Amino acid sequence: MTQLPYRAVVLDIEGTTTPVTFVYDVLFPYARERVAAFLSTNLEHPEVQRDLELLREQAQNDAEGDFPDAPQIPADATGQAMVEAAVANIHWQMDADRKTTALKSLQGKIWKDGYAAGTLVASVYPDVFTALGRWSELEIPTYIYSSGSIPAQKLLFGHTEKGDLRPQLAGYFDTTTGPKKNAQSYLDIAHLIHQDPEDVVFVTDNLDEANAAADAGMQTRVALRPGNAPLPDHDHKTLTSFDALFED
Ligand SMILES: CSCCC(=O)C(=O)COP(=O)(O)O
Ligand SMILES: [Mg+2]
Repeated sequence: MTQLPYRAVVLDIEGTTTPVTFVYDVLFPYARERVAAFLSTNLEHPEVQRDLELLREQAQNDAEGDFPDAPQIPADATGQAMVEAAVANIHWQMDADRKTTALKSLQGKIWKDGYAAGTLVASVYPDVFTALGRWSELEIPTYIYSSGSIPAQKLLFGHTEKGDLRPQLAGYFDTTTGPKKNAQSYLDIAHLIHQDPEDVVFVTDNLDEANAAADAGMQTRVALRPGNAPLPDHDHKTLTSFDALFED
């Protein structure tokens, strides 16, 4: 059996398993265009109410912190007033490409219908598809850690151009475990998957995330994919294809 220098794999999505163009040109516009109608239809749903409460808290924290202009959601807003306030905040967050738990949770709910109808079909790099199969054969568990909510991650990998890839994934983590730029999140993930951080390789396109994972003791690879933002000099190993993860 091939001996690889890691026992488990943790993968970022955007810019790593999946082209940034799919996220920015397909998923985000889909959610943006439909958020008002989605909220109007589902306003009273308990899960939507929970997201809106989270959104209101986020907006308050933003206004008291680094974003004094963050659109607010008045505590007494109901009906159409609530929808309009929430949409203004969501559009503002999307313009700033925020990765907040509240925004990501709502986006995931909006994408659900698109995947179900076949309007959304997720793009995953061919070498990712191949690697997932090889790791399954080698019994190396593979996890996702993305800012996208866990339900959104499951939708994406459940509806790819190559079919349902979820059977090849061992689990999912999002920002409810912790921010992706904090080393503690990677320590927590290692603990939750019963691995020493040194035995885990984390692959991402984001240098701050790679630094946080390395600070936690994980092995790292920085994905260089077409369309990814250029990076300053760094000490992480890089890859242009997941094939490299079988060559170490
Ligand atoms: C499955 S969620 C779609 C992508 C997304 O919303 C996002 O924010 C991606 O962030 P990542 O941490 O995967 O770079
Ligand atoms: Mg990414």
